[in-house]
Amino acid sequence: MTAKLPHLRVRTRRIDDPGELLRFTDPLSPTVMLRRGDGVVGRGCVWRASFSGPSRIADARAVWRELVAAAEITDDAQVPGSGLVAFGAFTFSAASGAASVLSVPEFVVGRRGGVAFVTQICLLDEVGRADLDVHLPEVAAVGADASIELGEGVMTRERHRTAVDESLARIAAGEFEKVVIARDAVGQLPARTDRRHLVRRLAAIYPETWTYAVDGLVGASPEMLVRVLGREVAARVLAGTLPRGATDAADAAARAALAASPKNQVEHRYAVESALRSLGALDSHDDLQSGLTASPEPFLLALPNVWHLASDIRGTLPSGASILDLVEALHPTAAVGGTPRGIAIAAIDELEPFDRRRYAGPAGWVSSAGDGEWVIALRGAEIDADGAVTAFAGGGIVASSDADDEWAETGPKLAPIADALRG
Ligand SMILES: C=C(O[C@H]1C=CC=C(C(=O)O)[C@@H]1O)C(=O)O
Repeated sequence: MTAKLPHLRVRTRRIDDPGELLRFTDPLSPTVMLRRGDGVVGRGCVWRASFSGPSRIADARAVWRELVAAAEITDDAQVPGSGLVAFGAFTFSAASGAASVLSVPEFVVGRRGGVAFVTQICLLDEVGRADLDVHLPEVAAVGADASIELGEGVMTRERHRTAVDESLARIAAGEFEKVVIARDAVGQLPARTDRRHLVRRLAAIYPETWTYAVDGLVGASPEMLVRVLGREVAARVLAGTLPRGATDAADAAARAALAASPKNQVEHRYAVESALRSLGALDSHDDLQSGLTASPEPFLLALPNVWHLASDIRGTLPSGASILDLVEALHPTAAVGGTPRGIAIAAIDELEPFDRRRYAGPAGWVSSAGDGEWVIALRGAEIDADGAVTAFAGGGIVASSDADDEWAETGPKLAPIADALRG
């Protein structure tokens, strides 16, 4: 593998605040991980690799380690996201026909804690001995916006009902305790649409979420699979949902109903337990397990479309581990897979009539310093180069679930991407 990997020259320098970061990314293929205006965006591509199968995350981790070891890095900013950075998106299923990717942009523009920076990356062979004159990428002119509607995908309401009922039968038979069943919605965006419009709308309407765009996968995820800043590990687990109410009274009632719902509390507990188990298993003797804490009770997270039960997990990165070790250990949590994990994933592959591709998989960035932020790719869509859109939304099925309620829950979960596509 080493022979084929390039030697990269990387230069990061601090810059005056450049304003909206999104402007600097590619209009047709934006690369973005932003929350409340801070984060990183990429432009161009100096290196890209794709991975597949059960070892896709482990393979990416091994390649990344080699790429970093061979790179020459000068980082004058020293904040999360500076230095060498790769963006990535991994498929939900090991059996997916879609590519899991890791790519290094030519430029990364970022802002964190009031410090703004630009990183320029090139192949060492191409620059020779000359020093890089690090500059901001040009802002591409604003391109066409579009307004499209999403329509029914292959998972029709009837097929969804059948899949949920079959899941309930298998839960009753003791095959598994929880499984997440999703549905798809499809549309067609004009190929030349400037996709920054879409990302901007997602960020404006859902400021509490992480707006992501990696290799055509775009959305606004409220769920942080795992973040490592320095040696601090953080994750936000969500599971348990009710749509927001139309009036203040209805909304307060929805909030109270979610907090008191045994069905949603059970669904949430499976997700938290699976995350704690995965992180704990990674560390047999080090400091992660001893320092691992989760919210004692889930809290109520308000998004414009839904209420969620949420728990935050905190820990310390075990020595020798990288964020991609944590991503591999955690994916998929029971918030998007089920319990027990292996049986639930097999059931998803069998009961859903589509390939989830990167929906519900990890999407994010990793830096040479070991920092990174990986969300679960929810509330979004795969948008192909020709503009074909496939959006997905799912819900956790436990013994007390109801097929009509589960279908109703997918509507508000599709709303972020559906509304952003409507313009
Ligand atoms: C699977 C999705 O959401 C997950 C995250 C939060 C709440 C969920 C739920 O209540 O079912 C899901 O576990 C989705 O948005 O497609």
